[in-house]
Amino acid sequence: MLFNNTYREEIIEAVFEKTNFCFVVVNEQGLITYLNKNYCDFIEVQLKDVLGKHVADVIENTRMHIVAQTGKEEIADLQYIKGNHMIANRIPLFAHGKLVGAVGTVLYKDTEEWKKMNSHIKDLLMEIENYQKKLSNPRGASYSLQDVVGSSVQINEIKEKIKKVSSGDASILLEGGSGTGKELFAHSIHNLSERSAKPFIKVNCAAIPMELLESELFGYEGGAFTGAKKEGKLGKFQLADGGTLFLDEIGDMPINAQVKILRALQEGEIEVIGTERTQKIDVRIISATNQSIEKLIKENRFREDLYYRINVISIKIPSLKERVEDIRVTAKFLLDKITQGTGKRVISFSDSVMQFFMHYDWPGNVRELENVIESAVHLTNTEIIELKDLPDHMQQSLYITEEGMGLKEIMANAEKQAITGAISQSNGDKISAAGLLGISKSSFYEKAKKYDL
Ligand SMILES: Nc1ncnc2c1ncn2[C@@H]1O[C@H](COP(=O)(O)OP(=O)(O)OP(=O)(O)O)[C@@H](O)[C@H]1O
Repeated sequence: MLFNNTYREEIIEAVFEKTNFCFVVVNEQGLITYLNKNYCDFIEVQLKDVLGKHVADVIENTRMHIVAQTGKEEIADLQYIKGNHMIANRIPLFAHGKLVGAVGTVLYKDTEEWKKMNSHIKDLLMEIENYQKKLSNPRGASYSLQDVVGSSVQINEIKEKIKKVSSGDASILLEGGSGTGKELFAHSIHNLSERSAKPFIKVNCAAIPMELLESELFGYEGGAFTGAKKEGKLGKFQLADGGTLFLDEIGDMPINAQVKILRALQEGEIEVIGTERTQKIDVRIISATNQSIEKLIKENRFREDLYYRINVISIKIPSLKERVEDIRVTAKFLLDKITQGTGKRVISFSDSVMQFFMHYDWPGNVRELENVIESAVHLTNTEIIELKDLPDHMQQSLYITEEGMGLKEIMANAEKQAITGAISQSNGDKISAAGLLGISKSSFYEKAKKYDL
């Protein structure tokens, strides 16, 4: 016995209710038998509403029910609750040698102090990730062909082509819609080439103001123009010397800069702004575009001679919609990548979400898929991403794309969405939500229970 019997009650009361900790106790079935006031306040529930409920229905990302089954304690596990990383301990409860449940604590609740510490941890994690990237590739091309997910015929053909053309200095033009992976492929080409130990420098031609583009590309001597740095500045061509220059969104390159780039490619030399001098430069050019350059040529917005220079080898990247067979594996890959970054435990997608993914148009391609999954990971309260976790703008497309599901399932999904929508419109007031839907209170409660809402 650790303390005097006389104060047992008081000590238990002080530890469970007066400290800053959150406590939860579950029985062997994972049903909540106790939740202290701190925890109730933190997750915004009333004790009377959650007693006897399954812990996974009440606490985000909990594993209490698992510990109550396995009997294996879990100490200092990072648990993501209410947008924060918490440190959770889960200890199995034995009585007379029999496993009867588990006790859990969350070491920090959402105090200002923890918020600061939490954001500090996030910053540190990001910093570590940055250093790791730099260490694995000091020159800036962090992806290689192994990072390209997909085994469709189109992706395999691109991978094969890249293996063939990476070595050598031929200019490559990557054409494809936004978010299809053009930059990823550009990195892969550089990493497979003899230039891999040299710099990979990216220029986003659409993001640099026209008047700065030339000095960004070719650099300038000190005092070359008003506002120029005293010591001058190296241009991207010089920075990429010996390596690869990636000209992203090349269709947005102004005509006067196009003339100079053409000269740099033809002569292998550049003219630094503010000097008469030329400088020898050895760079391989990879360009990317999501516009049709041929159309830009017809509109006199792109020089035909430059087009032939940059388009010695052309690689067309298909949209995600054109390679539906890659969607499942890409979604799973992205989910793992995102959960590793957030620390939140989300393991897969419901069948209807996967069905939806297969039928959706994906105008923003893999980047859009990545953003949708990231937002769903933040919104979901369970380990499985459900239709309701997808962003609002997608909810409208759901009905059209659910072919392949039985009518019953489609109707159930529609009903669940309508109820979720009504609850959120009425700010959680279930009686007015029932009113909005034009159904009785009891029928509303019955349906809400059916869908676990
Ligand atoms: N096949 C793929 N496998 C894995 N990840 C991919 C794939 N294609 C794209 N991605 C990921 O999708 C995101 C967008 O890709 P990327 O930036 O390369 O596209 P992009 O075509 O260059 O886009 P934009 O034209 O808008 O610049 C990145 O996070 C990238 O890693």
